[in-house]
Amino acid sequence: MSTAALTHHVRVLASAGQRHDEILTPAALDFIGHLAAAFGERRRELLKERRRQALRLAAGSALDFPMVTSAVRADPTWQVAPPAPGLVDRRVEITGPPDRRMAVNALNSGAGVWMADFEDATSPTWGNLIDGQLTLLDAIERRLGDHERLATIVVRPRGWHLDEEHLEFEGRPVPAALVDFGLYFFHCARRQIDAGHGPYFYLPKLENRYEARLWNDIFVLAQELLGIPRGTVRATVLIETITAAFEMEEILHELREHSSGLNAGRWDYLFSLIKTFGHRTDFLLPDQAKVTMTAPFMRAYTELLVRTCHRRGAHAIGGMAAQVPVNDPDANEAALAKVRLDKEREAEDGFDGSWVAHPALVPVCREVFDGVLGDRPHQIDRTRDDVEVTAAELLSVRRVSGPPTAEGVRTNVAVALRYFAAWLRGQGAVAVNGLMEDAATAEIARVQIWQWLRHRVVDRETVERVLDDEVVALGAEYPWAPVDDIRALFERIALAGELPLFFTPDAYTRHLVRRTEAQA
Ligand SMILES: CC(=O)SCCNC(=O)CCNC(=O)[C@H](O)C(C)(C)COP(=O)(O)OP(=O)(O)OC[C@H]1O[C@@H](n2cnc3c(N)ncnc32)[C@H](O)[C@@H]1OP(=O)(O)O
Ligand SMILES: O=CC(=O)O
Ligand SMILES: [Mg+2]
Repeated sequence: MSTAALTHHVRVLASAGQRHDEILTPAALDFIGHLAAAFGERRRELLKERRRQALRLAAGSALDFPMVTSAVRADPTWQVAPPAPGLVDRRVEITGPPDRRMAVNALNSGAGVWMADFEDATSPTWGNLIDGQLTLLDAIERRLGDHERLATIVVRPRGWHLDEEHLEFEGRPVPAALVDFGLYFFHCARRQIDAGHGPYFYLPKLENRYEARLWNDIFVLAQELLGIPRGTVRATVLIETITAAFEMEEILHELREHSSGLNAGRWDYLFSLIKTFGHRTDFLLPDQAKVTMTAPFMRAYTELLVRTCHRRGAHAIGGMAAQVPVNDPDANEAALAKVRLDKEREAEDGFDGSWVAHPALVPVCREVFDGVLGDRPHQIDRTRDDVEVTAAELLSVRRVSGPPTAEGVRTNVAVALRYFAAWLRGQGAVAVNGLMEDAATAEIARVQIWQWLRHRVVDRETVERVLDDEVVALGAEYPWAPVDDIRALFERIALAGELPLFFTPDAYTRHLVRRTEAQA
């Protein structure tokens, strides 16, 4: 795109940081403007549809595999695009924010893929976002220093629910997903192709096939605008909402010329399930620690995911075990054993690879998948025809339901507060008591409190008392933390009568946005 053709003016409402001009070029901003002009209205409509669907389900509407797309599911002939270069063998994928130091560590970790995350693991301060784009550019240009760039880079933009308040197009904030996708695509798509890979993405928090169609149309236009052959993009969709679990085939079908499979985003999935059905007593869940991947409804979800992917020639990628390394040798061994068990179950179920949250977990994941895959790059040929999953099985929460313990209440409050403290400070993933916490796990913590209060299995006085204690503990542990803001945030998103859909838009707008006058 030549500068002479710039027609879509995007205003930058943030102070210029070091090297930001390399990312926020007039042509890159015009590209984002193009995407916002073409897709902004559709995205707004889809967000309204999310709300309508939430209301329908809250009013008792049944959730089932859609009738209107039964022909897509029944048609055995269609397949997704073949695996792209760098995405054939995905047995170990490491995830993390696109922070420079972590990028170097991830790229050198021995994992085949690095998922550079602008979603669950990133606190979306303006600095983090643009520095993250610079990190990606420098990684591809081999300017990060000490790294050999062994892992394939796959970028996860933010979800559809978020706006980017520092960029404005036609008087509105630009959808955050278009910013993260668009800047990376503009600067790095061609470079990635020249380096033998391509512009690859993970797509978070989709709720239905229409959102997948929107992404596919974005890819088509983006490729066209930059003269990149159609079908070069690859996208792996996270199945991490309960409604998307009923449209796995349709999501693959919509994206089929750009699809690189599905991932079982277990943490957001659990969050979505509670959020969607939190008002129903038969969906009352016990302490989060008791809801494991072997719960029947979670197994139904992962089994269906593997079957769906393999039937369509797509990779099925496993999710994140919560444990990260700790200093105590015995506890560390126990944590590694839990991660191993989790990966063994996934590999045996047919997953083609899985996620790890820390470089020290790469060897265990590799060893487990090596044991099942051997020299084969994946096991897509294991079609899992033995699997049949019904709507009732996906929703069979009742079989693990039960009230929380006092410890469960305290843990959720403590985790949420600690995570919010980190997030408000610009860190989107933290280890708390040896477990990885990010936006998805923090969402679980706060919706559980909301659900337990709603069903009166915990009373408000108890939660308030725990909150008092934990706020004091937080202040003692992190003297820098704005404890009043953190408490107020917790109260708004966990104790309100009506459950806010996500905590991030609220916290972002109140605490992370630093708008300035538009730059010339
Ligand atoms: C639900 C989901 O969406 S899961 C996916 C999203 N979540 C994530 O991606 C979380 C990724 N993991 C992380 O961010 C981190 O591992 C944390 C925050 C949980 C723990 O990080 P730390 O407290 O720094 O761990 P620790 O001190 O053990 O780190 C040791 C080294 O490994 C590096 N490291 C840790 N995790 C990662 C990672 N995921 N990628 C790259 N490097 C990493 C650290 O940067 C540090 O490097 P250094 O010695 O060069 O400074
Ligand atoms: O993004 C992954 C998840 O588990 O949530
Ligand atoms: Mg997630």
